[in-house]
Amino acid sequence: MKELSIDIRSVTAYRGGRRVLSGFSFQQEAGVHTAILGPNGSGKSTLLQLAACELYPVDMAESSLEVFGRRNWDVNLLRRRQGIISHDLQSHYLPGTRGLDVVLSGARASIGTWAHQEFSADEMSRAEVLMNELGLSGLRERRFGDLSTGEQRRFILARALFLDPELLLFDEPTSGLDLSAAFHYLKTLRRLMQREKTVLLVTHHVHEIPPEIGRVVHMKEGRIVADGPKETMLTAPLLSELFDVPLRVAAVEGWYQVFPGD
Ligand SMILES: Nc1ncnc2c1ncn2[C@@H]1O[C@H](COP(=O)(O)OP(=O)(O)OP(=O)(O)O)[C@@H](O)[C@H]1O
Repeated sequence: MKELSIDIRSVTAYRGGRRVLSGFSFQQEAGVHTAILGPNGSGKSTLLQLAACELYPVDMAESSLEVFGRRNWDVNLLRRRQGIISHDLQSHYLPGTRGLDVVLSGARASIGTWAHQEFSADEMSRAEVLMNELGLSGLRERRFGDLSTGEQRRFILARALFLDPELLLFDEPTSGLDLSAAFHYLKTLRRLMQREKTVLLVTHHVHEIPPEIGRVVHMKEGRIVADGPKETMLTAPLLSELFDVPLRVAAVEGWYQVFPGD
């Protein structure tokens, strides 16, 4: 087995006083692109928050949570190895934040930048390179609140890439994006996977699982109910059971789409 990027064993986790995960385990090997698929409320984002050390499980003798083989992380150091791209993070940026500052905030793993913060010439040029790569250079001075959802998402991705992490955590990557923005964004995601970044994405949409994703994990009511190679997981019987609705599935060149089954 390769190195484990994420190793969660027998954890119990609460959100807002509600127990969401109980005796929950999940491992991800470095280099294995993985999608966590499940209906609304199944606990996917909670799993991602645990993996990102944004949420801590209940301290119990049988439980453990290791990220890159370590239990305790200084988040500033962790963000050098792991980037997060989520709608939640996107919604935390103040509307007046400049696009460039969203990207630069990735240098300090912070949300936003402050007047007293200084960035080196290398950091400024890193921000420029990322904005250029993601087609954001023309938007560098724009207020975050005046950008489209797709443009904001790309700025959040640039922020996550700032420290060149090896693992990227995506929460519903294309939610809120129109077809053109979604396809453009998925193309970027594929490029990152081809460039040796490992991706862990959570979603309730099979159509945003790119061909490079090899492993699909089905999650329902806080539990993993199926886990295996994508082709064996994205079948009509298993997806119908996962979402409690009859479904048909079509696959085209590694992409999948579902349709009503009755
Ligand atoms: N702050 C909170 N307070 C109480 N319950 C919460 C809180 N956050 C999440 N939950 C509950 O935890 C459960 C799991 O939520 P989670 O966001 O992990 O699910 P999800 O699978 O990511 O859902 P979705 O696909 O809708 O984003 C849900 O039942 C949700 O209502």
